[in-house]
Order: sequence, then structure tokens, then C-alpha cells
Amino acid sequence: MELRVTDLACARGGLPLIEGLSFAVASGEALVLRGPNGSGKTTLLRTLAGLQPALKGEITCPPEEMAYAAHADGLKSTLTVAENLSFWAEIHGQRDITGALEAMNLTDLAGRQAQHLSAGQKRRLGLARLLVTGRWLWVLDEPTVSLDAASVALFAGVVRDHLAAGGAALLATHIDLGLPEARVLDLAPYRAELPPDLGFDEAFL
Ligand SMILES: Nc1ncnc2c1ncn2[C@@H]1O[C@H](COP(=O)(O)OP(=O)(O)OP(=O)(O)O)[C@@H](O)[C@H]1O
Repeated sequence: MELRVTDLACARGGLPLIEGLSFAVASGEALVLRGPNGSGKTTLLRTLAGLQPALKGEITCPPEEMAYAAHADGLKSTLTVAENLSFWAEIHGQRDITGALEAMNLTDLAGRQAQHLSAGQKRRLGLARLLVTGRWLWVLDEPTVSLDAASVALFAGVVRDHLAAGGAALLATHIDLGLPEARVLDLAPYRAELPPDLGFDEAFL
């Protein structure tokens, strides 16, 4: 299986951000997106996940093959950790949540309501969700926010296991996740030209 992006252009809030972007991610590969704040990493991931249309270009991997973990964890606050995972597992036709609980060090928290978790624990639960989707491509937007060093290492191991099992990952992250085998894609060369009529009008200064 492969994600292939060809000559993609995307926009946010009506403004073109990225243009002429082509890349591929195959089974067993991780690709890390780099670029300064506002360069369009989230916009690109949202476009790939099918949450917004591309301005132009082709994306070969259908959104049903992707599990998208956005900035927000999307937890159901009054459900327990185990209930949250079981809910997502059922949606994706999976049953066993034991492996996901263990992998993200959540077993001891299984009976706690999501609203009573710390920020890092919530994030671990949000990431554990990936493991019950059974999906091939993990699309991850700043997955390590709120995680301590031990949890970052734990999650890097989870990603590595996913790759070893034939999965793939596309990540936007500002930190070194500890995945030296990952390729890096810098978005800077693909920055779109803004339309000329978007400059400030001196009459309003
Ligand atoms: N809902 C929105 N409506 C309009 N513009 C937006 C919206 N969200 C983001 N933008 C703008 O789109 C541009 C790209 O934002 P995006 O979140 O894709 O960047 P990013 O590379 O992920 O940034 P960061 O590293 O800060 O997470 C920014 O200039 C931002 O201000």
C-alpha cells in the first residue's frame, strides 16, 4: 500500500498555502513534516484526511485507510479510558483494547473517566485510539504535545511497531521523536505565492 501525493495545492481560510507538493509514503515508512509555524502542516494533514478539499492535485490513498490524530484528542469526557477505547474499537470493527491500553501505559487508568486525566494522560489515550482503528496510515499532527520524555519514547516505540507490521506514518512535529529512520519533508520550498492584491491598503493604516 502507498500514499502518493502529486502536484498538490492547498489553502486555509481561502488563502493558498502550499503548491506543487509531491511525495509518497510506502508501507513500513515514516515521513516527518517540517516547517515553521503557519507553514501549512496542519492544513496539509487536514487535506489528506479529507477534512477539506485540495485546490489542485491528486491524493491516491483514500481517507478510509487513514487514522487522523489532530491537535484535539476527541475524548468523550464522561466515559472511562476503557470505554473510550472500546467505543472507537467498535466503530472500526475491532474488539480487543488490551494491547492498546498496555502499549500507551494506560492499564492502571482504564477505569478513570477521561475528564479526570492529566493533559499527558489524555494525549496518551488519544494516541492509543490509533491502535484500535486497524488503519494502515497514521496521520499525526503534533502527537507528542503534553507528553513527558518517557511517553514520547513509548509512543516512538508504538509507531516503530506499526511500521514493522507494514503500517505507515505521516507526522507533523517540531520535536525529535526518536525515529532516526524517518524521512523528513521540509514544506518551505512548496510555499504558495500569495495573490498580489492581498497587500495592506495604506488607506487603512
Ligand atoms: N480556521 C482557519 N481559518 C483561516 N486561517 C487559518 C485557520 N487555521 C489556520 N489558519 C491559517 O493558515 C495558516 C497555516 O496554518 P496551519 O495550522 O496549517 O500551519 P502549521 O504549519 O500547522 O502551524 P503550526 O506549526 O503553528 O502548528 C496560518 O497562517 C494560519 O493562521
